[in-house]
Amino acid sequence: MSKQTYVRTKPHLNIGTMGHVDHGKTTLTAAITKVLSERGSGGTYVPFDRIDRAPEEAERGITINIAHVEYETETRHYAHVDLPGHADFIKNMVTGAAQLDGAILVVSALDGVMPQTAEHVLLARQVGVDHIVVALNKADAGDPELTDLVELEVRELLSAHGYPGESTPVVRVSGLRALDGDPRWTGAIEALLDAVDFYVPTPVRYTDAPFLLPVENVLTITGRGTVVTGAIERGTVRVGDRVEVLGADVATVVTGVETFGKPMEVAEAGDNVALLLRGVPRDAVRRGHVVAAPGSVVPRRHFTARVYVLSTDEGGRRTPVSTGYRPQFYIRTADVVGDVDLGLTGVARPGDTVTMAVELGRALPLEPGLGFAIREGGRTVGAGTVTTVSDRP
Ligand SMILES: Nc1nc2c(ncn2[C@@H]2O[C@H](COP(=O)(O)OP(=O)(O)OP(=O)(O)O)[C@@H](O)[C@H]2O)c(=O)[nH]1
Ligand SMILES: [Mg+2]
Repeated sequence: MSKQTYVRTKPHLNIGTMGHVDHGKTTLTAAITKVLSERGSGGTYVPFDRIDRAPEEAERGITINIAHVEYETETRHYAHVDLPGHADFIKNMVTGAAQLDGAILVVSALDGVMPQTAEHVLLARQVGVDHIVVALNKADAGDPELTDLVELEVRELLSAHGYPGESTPVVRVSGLRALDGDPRWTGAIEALLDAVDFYVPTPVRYTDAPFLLPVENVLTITGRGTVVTGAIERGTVRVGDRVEVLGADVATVVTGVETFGKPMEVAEAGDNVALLLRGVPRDAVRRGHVVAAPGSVVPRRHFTARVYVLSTDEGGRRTPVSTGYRPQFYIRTADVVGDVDLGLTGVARPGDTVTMAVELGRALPLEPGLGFAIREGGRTVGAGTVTTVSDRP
């Protein structure tokens, strides 16, 4: 039996849940799929243990990997990534966030803004998530007056990071009670989805540009070959197209294009896809590599950037950095070590915004305006934007 082809009837958007560990992102994700499947507008219910399905996730009760689910509202088709909140898995969070058109920031009404609430907002801003809707979760258990304070606190946090905190939709929800089918709380999920539908605009998609897909994940389908997944940054792709995998340095042909298990005739910028690549060994390709139209981009190692060095209060360093500093750079889905050059006397203190030259350990497709995060020893220490790219090798 051949699988049903994906029919594009509505604009497609990539959104996701982010926020501090245990604030209820996975529960809310399950609740959204349940409410929508019962409403019949599209998508199937994905229970909690189908989202956090790795044994270690079930055992520890936390999300480690990025999980994708699919659903539809009246007006849109969504791919939704459920991101991990635990500080140890920020690496997976940044990769997932790099593909989002908008995000649902989940904040527990009981706990308020916590360290990874703030870190996720900062990282989202940096990797180009332009629109955030807030879900004040666990509102079933929270005192309404305290919840008002949490709401103020979240709005301030958003404003501090350049989001319009005053006008951001904030919806009080209970993922847990909505899963139980309590009408008050399923109604709140509907209100949250309406807010996402209205507040997050459909982005301009660069479908006319040469194809480019940052690889988020690599899998093997027994008997068929190596599959890469991710959201298409620009251009289109169809079966038979020649592509190159930058990072793996292989040229190949796309032999399958699917979204959520459904074959696609043509996938375009914004779509969350799985591409089957002919004759590429599984271990040749990794997260962070880029699949692109042949010859369309030249990966580079040298660039200059404006970088904000996080203050100590924001979880950043205690001491300044100077030339010779070698942190990890998180660019699209890649993390690559880089040498920082601040000039001979240059020093950047926590809280400073500086211009730096960077030499990456591995070449990547770079362009002015590209945002990135800088991390070191498991914490985020800086946030930057590429200003110029050097053409030296
Ligand atoms: N009272 C109440 N508890 C909730 C609600 N949503 C989630 N919880 C509980 O909060 C705990 C954490 O929920 P998760 O959905 O795993 O949280 P998470 O944000 O996905 O956690 P990580 O992915 O590990 O960061 C669980 O015990 C849930 O049952 C809610 O709306 N109300
Ligand atoms: Mg989770």
